[in-house]
Amino acid sequence: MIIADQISKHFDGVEAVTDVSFRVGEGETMVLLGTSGCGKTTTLKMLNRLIEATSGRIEIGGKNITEEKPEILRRSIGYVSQNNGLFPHYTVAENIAVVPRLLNWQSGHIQEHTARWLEQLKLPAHFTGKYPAELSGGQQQRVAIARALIANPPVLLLDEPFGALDPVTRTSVRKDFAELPALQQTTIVLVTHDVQEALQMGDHICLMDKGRVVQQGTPGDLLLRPVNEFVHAFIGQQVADISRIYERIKAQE
Ligand SMILES: Nc1ncnc2c1ncn2[C@@H]1O[C@H](COP(=O)(O)OP(=O)(O)OP(=O)(O)O)[C@@H](O)[C@H]1O
Repeated sequence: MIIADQISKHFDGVEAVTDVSFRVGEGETMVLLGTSGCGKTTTLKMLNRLIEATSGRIEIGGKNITEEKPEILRRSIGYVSQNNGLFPHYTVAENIAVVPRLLNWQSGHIQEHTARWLEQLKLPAHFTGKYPAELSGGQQQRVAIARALIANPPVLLLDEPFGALDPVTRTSVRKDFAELPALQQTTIVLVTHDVQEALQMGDHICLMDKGRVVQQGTPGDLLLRPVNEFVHAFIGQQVADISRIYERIKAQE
């Protein structure tokens, strides 16, 4: 369980995040949704203390996160950053082994788990010796997901993990990700600006604007019971655009 209680972050006078509160239950996926610059990444990074909150309280697994050293906290929180965050001078195997090494796993154990994760994420076994630059964007993203999940963290933070991919690759990486058996017990916070992704993947969605949560609830709440015109427009726009295009093409055929 993750509890964020009135968390705020101010950068030299810029109010990036103001009084954001939410709860993510065990095994649930919570989506932080909103336009560019609304404070999603800042909110996410406060959860693993890559950014320290200016005020408010965050609990993960019943513990106040400020009571733990950031580097220890991060061992139990998988994280996939916006640009995948792979180390360019590490091979795929070395990238995936970062957290297992910190946890002092034996090398045979690391190799066994790496092979299993490559298979689950549909990557060829011989990729272990390749460097990130030798992989496509979609393959790099799969490696970043394997790296975040190999030590079986109870919590996973994902910052636009599929954002840089073309629509076809995005759909396939997202589908393979969603079907991973290990995710059933993982508590996930996912950042996206894509309404369809939020509606598909979120048990719970926080729609943000200018650093604040405008509405939070289930996909059905936001889609069918928007609290104001902003929510209605943000959620409804993409759905309406697709319907309009569909109707136009149908009329032309
Ligand atoms: N280190 C920083 N110093 C100053 N301002 C910052 C810093 N990091 C973020 N901000 C500001 O805080 C606000 C929120 O940024 P944030 O990256 O959280 O938004 P976002 O919703 O994740 O956007 P995107 O989808 O473009 O990544 C922005 O106005 C941004 O310019």
